[in-house]
Amino acid sequence: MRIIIIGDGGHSKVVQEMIFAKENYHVVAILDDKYERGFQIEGVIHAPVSYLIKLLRKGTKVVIAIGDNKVRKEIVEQLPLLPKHYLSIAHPSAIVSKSATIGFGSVIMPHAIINANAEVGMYSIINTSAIVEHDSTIGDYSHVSPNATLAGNVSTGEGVHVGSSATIIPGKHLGKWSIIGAGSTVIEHIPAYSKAVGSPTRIIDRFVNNDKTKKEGELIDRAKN
Ligand SMILES: CC(=O)SCCNC(=O)CCNC(=O)[C@H](O)C(C)(C)COP(=O)(O)OP(=O)(O)OC[C@H]1O[C@@H](n2cnc3c(N)ncnc32)[C@H](O)[C@@H]1OP(=O)(O)O
Repeated sequence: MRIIIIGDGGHSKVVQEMIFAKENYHVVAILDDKYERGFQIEGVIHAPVSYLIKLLRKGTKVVIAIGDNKVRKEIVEQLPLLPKHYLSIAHPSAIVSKSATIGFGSVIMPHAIINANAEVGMYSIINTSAIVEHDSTIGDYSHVSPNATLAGNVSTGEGVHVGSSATIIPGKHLGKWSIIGAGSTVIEHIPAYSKAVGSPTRIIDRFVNNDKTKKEGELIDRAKN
């Protein structure tokens, strides 16, 4: 299968190793706007993202290997592709239950566990050794960082970032675009567009689409799920 990887930073290095290790996957290009022009390294084209259109062929799959949820979403919205054109991939060491579902464009990194009946949306990252327990639902464009644990029946809105080694107790909801600090313990629902840290968590910031503002009252209204 022809694969085009978008993004050539830290997260992409891990995704690239996953894809290069697959026998039937052939990486034709790694696109990133840090490249001003196209060139080849060992037969793989490195070029700006604008090269995508001319490199697409029938059956080519695209993976956006960028850790930042907002940037991933911006790129998906700019590209003229359907969800089915995006690759979903799980590292061979990951455990994905047969009853779990993984959306188009999502990557499941080494040693992650997606347990029974869990649902991972589209364009999300379940990072190294993260655990998404049974019946949990992960929204599109989310990122569950290394070693984080979502216990059973946890749900997240779109664009949620769960920091490394954070723990979410069963049944809690993380509102869209919320950010959970590394090592935090979530024992209550987290409002949308908020940043929560600590064990148990406290809210330290609220924002709209990552744009900080001091109008707290207005934000709290808008932040309702
Ligand atoms: C493979 C990979 O690398 S995947 C990437 C994984 N990335 C992560 O896990 C990063 C998660 N990010 C964090 O934990 C960050 O600290 C954030 C996003 C929660 C907060 O970042 P910032 O907004 O810059 O907060 P800032 O550093 O200014 O701290 C604000 C307050 O929160 C506290 N705080 C920040 N992070 C945490 C945390 N994880 N746990 C507890 N308290 C925290 C600070 O001590 C500070 O407290 P104070 O106001 O009482 O002094």
